[in-house]
Amino acid sequence: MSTVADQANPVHVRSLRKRYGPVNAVEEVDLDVRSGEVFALLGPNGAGKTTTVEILVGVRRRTSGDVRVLGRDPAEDAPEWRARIGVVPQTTGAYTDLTVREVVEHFASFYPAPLPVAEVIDMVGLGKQARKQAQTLSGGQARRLDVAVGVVGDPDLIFLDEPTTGLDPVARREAWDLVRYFTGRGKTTVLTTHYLDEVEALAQRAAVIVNGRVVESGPVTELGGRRATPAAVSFARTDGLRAGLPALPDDAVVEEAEGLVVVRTHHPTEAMAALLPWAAASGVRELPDLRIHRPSLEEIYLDLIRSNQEGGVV
Ligand SMILES: Nc1ncnc2c1ncn2[C@@H]1O[C@H](COP(=O)(O)OP(=O)(O)OP(=O)(O)O)[C@@H](O)[C@H]1O
Repeated sequence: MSTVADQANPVHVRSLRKRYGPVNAVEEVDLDVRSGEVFALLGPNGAGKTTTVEILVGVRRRTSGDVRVLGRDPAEDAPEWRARIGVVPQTTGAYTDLTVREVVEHFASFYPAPLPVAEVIDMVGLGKQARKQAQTLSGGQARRLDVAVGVVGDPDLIFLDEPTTGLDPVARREAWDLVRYFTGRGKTTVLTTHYLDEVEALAQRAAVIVNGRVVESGPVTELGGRRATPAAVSFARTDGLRAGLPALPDDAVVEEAEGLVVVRTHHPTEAMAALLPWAAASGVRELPDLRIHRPSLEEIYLDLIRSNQEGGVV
């Protein structure tokens, strides 16, 4: 059920479906992207992310469902609505013999209040290439130009479809800074990506799409029951350690196999506070292979995909 507050969100989607002939690319997608956040769309190849984004930005028609983007139905494609939306599509633009500066100036001219062209070119790290013909840029540089073109209109809502694919690590960080720059100006970002470090660095909330359906959505810190998953404190048994274990937190579950002790608990600090004096009292100054492990977003994500995709390829 959607509330009035949900409908006021920059992106509001209910029961979205898209068929390409016999292919159900999008089966059932509900989304709410809140104002000012970075919202990540995750999912394996072919899950339906790009199709969803294309419908949200008005370049593809949906089969059915309720879609509101900045309060309008994207299918109307109203010019004043389009001017408030920035898009960096998945595929790099085919640029002609114009220079980088000319390309960005050209796109800036479509918008009522664009950002200063030179600033945008600098922000995406193409300052040195501003006079270069766009078609001679490297793949990563062309991707930066895509980002410049997508943001030069100073949009309220930005859709970035795999914006950092093909970028070197430095350029990726620069792209992240650009997203943060827009977030700092109160703008909203929808980010499609396969990089989970990018999600952790930038996004507040995310949805995971598998086979055209949202299988999980919510705060990035809570995806897949992440917050509810216990930490694992582990170490290798070594000579000298007293038999048994000290008193551990009430919720602790202990597994011991092949000399490795694993204590699963929501209170790893308490567990450590018990284990360290116990080891010291045994005369063991270093517990071998001592680790505290919390599941990473990547582990959570892979579990989610596996449990929702029988026999599929991640
Ligand atoms: N124009 C089209 N005609 C027919 N089928 C299509 C078309 N575009 C996409 N599809 C199919 O729809 C499904 C969803 O594709 P989509 O590109 O939306 O996935 P995606 O999640 O963006 O994947 P990726 O992560 O690889 O970009 C796939 O099965 C794809 O083959």
